[in-house]
Amino acid sequence: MLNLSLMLVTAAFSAVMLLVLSSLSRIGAEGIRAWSQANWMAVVALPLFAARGFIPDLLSIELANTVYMTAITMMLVGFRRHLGQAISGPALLSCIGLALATLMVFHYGVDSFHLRVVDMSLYHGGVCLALGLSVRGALPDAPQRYPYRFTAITAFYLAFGHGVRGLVSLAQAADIPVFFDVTTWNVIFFSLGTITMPSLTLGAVMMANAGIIAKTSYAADHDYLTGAWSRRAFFELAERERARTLRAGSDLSVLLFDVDHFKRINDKLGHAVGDHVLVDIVRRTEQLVRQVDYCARLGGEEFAVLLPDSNIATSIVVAERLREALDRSMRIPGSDEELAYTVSIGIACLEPNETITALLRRADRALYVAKAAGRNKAIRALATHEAEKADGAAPAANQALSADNQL
Ligand SMILES: Nc1nc2c(ncn2[C@@H]2O[C@H](COP(=O)(O)OP(=O)(O)OP(=O)(O)O)[C@@H](O)[C@H]2O)c(=O)[nH]1
Repeated sequence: MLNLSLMLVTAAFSAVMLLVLSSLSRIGAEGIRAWSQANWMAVVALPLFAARGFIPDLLSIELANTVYMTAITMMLVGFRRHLGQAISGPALLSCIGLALATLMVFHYGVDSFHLRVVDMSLYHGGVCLALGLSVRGALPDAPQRYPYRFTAITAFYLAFGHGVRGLVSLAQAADIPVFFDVTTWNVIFFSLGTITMPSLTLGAVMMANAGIIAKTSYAADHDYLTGAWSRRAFFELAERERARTLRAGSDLSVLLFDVDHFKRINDKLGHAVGDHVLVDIVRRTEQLVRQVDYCARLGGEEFAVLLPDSNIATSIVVAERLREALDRSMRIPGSDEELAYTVSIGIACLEPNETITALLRRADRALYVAKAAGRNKAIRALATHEAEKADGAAPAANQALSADNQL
């Protein structure tokens, strides 16, 4: 009676999981279809098991076990699809076929309930082990790691439980005395069997959610066209780096740069070629700067590179290297033609008590000077005290000071 209740409760659990999975399916995460099919199969199989004695054995033993084996296999298929891992349909079908043939031998040949349990425990334990190994082999970086760990550990526990269940059933089949009474074992093992699908589905839902969160936060933090950091992420990272710089008493610099005459490129060669230029800029910039530097697209054809632990002298060298690296022609995709473009760069190093907005404003002024000085130049921003002096001086002196900063 207890077993019957557990099975019906599990079928109800699977039905609830189906509702959760169907809400996720609209987002289109890989593997959801297979996970849903698995739970549908469990909903069908469990009442078949529960109807033992009321329906023919062929339905309550062979059919129920085949559907349940397919269900757990579909869970594995779902996880492997979700993780982009290969699946061999014929190999999985052969395993189900072999387990079913063995089941029939222990039903119509040697009629033994315990040996049938050994057979099914081996199958379910094997699938859980494969599932745990698949998930453990694809552990992502820290923020999304928990759902993967949860799923892998759950699968390993289930595999272990199925293994013990198989051994105990084997002992019972051989009439070796076991240390717990049969009813207790039965309750433990039935619980194990019935929590398998819901707990793995829970892991699947957690992993799918983690994937959705990772995708959404990537989209918020990165520019869709170039893959560079987005403007929003840049300001967040810059604030964090500023706080770290002030704490550590180190330096923080920024290079602000903009494509020269970009409108002409768009007008002459089309918007698509303009887009390729933007992608090319980010690719070359990321190749040139360190891993700890941040390359961001602030908007349109304006980019910034944040250089932690870099003083003005270092950032002038980096800016000049960047200007030179970008001043090389690129192949226009889909044609044999080459296209040359250049950038102008404004360089500024954080001053004590300066905000990120003020730092960028100084870099922007330097960029403006670089454009006015003929483009394809890297210009250092005036320090605040220099700018104040220049503001009070005659326009000619101001211009001369700017030209001095030209590289
Ligand atoms: N292809 C493409 N063009 C863009 C994108 N965002 C902005 N632009 C274009 O960038 C051009 C910017 O033009 P301007 O601000 O006049 O600057 P510019 O032609 O580069 O001139 P200078 O900066 O003075 O050298 C405009 O034609 C925009 O349409 C984009 O995502 N893709």
